[in-house]
Amino acid sequence: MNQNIIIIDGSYNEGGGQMFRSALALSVLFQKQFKIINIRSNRPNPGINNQLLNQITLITKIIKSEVEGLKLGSQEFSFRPLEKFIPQDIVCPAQTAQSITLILQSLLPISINTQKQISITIHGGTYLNHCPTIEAWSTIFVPIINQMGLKCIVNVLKEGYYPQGGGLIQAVLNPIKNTLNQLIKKEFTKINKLNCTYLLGSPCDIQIFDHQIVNDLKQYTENGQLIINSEIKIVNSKKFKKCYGISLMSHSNLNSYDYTIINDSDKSIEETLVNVINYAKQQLEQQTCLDEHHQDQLILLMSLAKGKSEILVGKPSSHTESLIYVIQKFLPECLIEFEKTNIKDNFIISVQGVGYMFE
Ligand SMILES: Nc1ncnc2c1ncn2[C@@H]1O[C@H](COP(=O)(O)OP(=O)(O)OP(=O)(O)O)[C@@H](O)[C@H]1O
Repeated sequence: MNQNIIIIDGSYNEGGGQMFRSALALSVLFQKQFKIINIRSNRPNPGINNQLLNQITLITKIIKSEVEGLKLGSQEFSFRPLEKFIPQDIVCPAQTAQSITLILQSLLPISINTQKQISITIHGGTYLNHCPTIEAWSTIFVPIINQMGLKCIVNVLKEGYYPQGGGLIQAVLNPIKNTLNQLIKKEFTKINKLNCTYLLGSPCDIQIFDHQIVNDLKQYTENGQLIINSEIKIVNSKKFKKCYGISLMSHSNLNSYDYTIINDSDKSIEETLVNVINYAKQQLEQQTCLDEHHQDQLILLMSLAKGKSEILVGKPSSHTESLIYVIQKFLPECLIEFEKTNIKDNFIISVQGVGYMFE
């Protein structure tokens, strides 16, 4: 390992696995060696956990590299890439309820290429706590990255829930034209449509719950008109007999937001619904263009894009803050600024991308 190694303090701010995934992606793209210390030291089970181990192992299988510290519980890890991504189809094998979207989060930046369409097949969980659901990924994140020139299609072949997993998806990533486009998302418009998925232990009449959601959220529309499309997915889990969670998303003519709540333990639909509606209200009050979890997920791609991206968000999240720390370690020339707007606690985050030329 040489002296130009980039050192990342994994305990910075949020201190979660996302810092690790992002550092790994930037390391592969820019062929820069890095070492991360204090890995997940803010979490109750510090060090590399099973989920992170699977994500990193997958990348070390695809990218020829020199690696130190890749084991369960390890609090230090060093990585030296020896090559860039060679466009190829990727299959990520079954590991109970590993998060499919967090695997996509680690694979996506490195697998963008200009040469050929690739397919990414992943087994695991599609609706899990503390990470994006595959529904939010497909209907919110993917349309946004499409605007950045990254055409991606996600097919959910089978849903997977905690703790068994068993889900299966296939993502198809089309080649891009050299660079990603900048992203501008600064215009707030009121919502007019909702999509709701009730994740339940058994079927029930959901009409009354749909009415409650519409009644509580129609104050955030322009004219009181709010269409709801809802469905039930039956979750076969010994742990969740009543309600596993509720995935609620809202859409305006320009923007989409995710308010999903996946329960930690079995709860009634009524209790889960109150939590989801309160969460939605809190976010809708904010009048932003992105919900709190989509701000951090886009920043890495914005830092690679050509030109200045700007997004209207609420208070920058700790995930965002720690991600910016990682990006600036690899790309000190990438200027990232926060400008307070005169609405509530909103900010415009602007990112002067480095115009990374994909191969
Ligand atoms: N409830 C949620 N809904 C949607 N996205 C979420 C939610 N919670 C977290 N995320 C997103 O999922 C990612 C999780 O990153 P995080 O650093 O917390 O990593 P992790 O790999 O799950 O590890 P850890 O076990 O360290 O928390 C982030 O992009 C974050 O914005």
